[in-house]
Amino acid sequence: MQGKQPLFSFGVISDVQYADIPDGRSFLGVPRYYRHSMLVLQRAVRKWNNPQKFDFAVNFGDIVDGFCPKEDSLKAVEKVVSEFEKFNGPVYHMIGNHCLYNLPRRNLLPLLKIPTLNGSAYYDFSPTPGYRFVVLDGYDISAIGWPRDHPKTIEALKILQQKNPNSEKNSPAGLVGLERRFLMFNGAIGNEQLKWLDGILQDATKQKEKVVVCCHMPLDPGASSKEALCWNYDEVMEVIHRYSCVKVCIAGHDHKGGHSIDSHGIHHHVLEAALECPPGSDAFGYVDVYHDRLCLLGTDRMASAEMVFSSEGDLK
Ligand SMILES: Nc1ccn([C@@H]2O[C@H](COP(=O)(O)O)[C@@H](O)[C@H]2O)c(=O)n1
Ligand SMILES: O=P(O)(O)OC[C@H](O)CO
Repeated sequence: MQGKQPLFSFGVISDVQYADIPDGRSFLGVPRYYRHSMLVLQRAVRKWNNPQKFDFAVNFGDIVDGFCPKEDSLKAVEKVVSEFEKFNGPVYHMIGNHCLYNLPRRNLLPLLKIPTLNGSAYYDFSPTPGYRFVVLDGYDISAIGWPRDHPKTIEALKILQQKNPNSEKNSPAGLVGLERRFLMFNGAIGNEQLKWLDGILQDATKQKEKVVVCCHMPLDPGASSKEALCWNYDEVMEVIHRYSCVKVCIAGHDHKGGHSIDSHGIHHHVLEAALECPPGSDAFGYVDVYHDRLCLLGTDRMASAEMVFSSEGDLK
């Protein structure tokens, strides 16, 4: 799109998972650089501040790692938030599983300035006429983050009990195909949020807006490992597919990144994790938005992608 000005541009980063602890590895042995991820975030903010004008930034969740000692969680979350606040514009956050390992929702949401009703963390915003962003709360039904006796914890534990026979509910051992997503580090979007999403998409369709859906967990098996998918990605996509206003879904969580185009022509893009950048390397980017495409320009380990779509937004 050389020579053509984008309508607007925004910064993206995911899975910073900062902690002031030595480097480690994921369960499957992938190196994780808990301290260096802060430097990745700092370089991201520096880039977003200079020289091009970025209208806002989106953090796709998991700001502090679950291995952060609990007595340091608040300080670590505040440290990461204060780095984001060095960006000269609004930052839209969403919650990930690691955020919830560190702080309960009631403490986390105000720190991240996430609008909330009864502890929920879904919201929408329109950065410019003609475009709407929907931020989903993928841990709405989850065994992490709500009080132990909360109906949503109980509902999540019931799902895990039915779907995952392992005593370690984060283990996919023995689960086949897409059933491998029923792990404790994932969650689902509850009925109330699904109704809200339907209402937002109905309204966006009336307003002829194009919609970008953001969620910590991926929503399409083509873009993600089965183990990283939202439990009820299929129900969420059934709502989204009632309309033609959603053009792109962006996620984090599956640290290696991914991309797909689903049966309705919607792009699904998964961002590579800042946490897994060896010292000196980076994973952040920015998106230039046009009337018919989103162009993601990734730095270093973050892949770039051009997501072209039809530009009508009528009800199907
Ligand atoms: N194949 C796997 C993957 C993970 N687990 C459990 O999940 C926890 C988190 O995994 P990370 O990828 O974030 O390290 C891990 O500590 C294991 O308990 C598993 O059991 N099997
Ligand atoms: O959120 P984490 O760090 O436990 O990682 C989740 C995995 O990437 C999902 O496959």
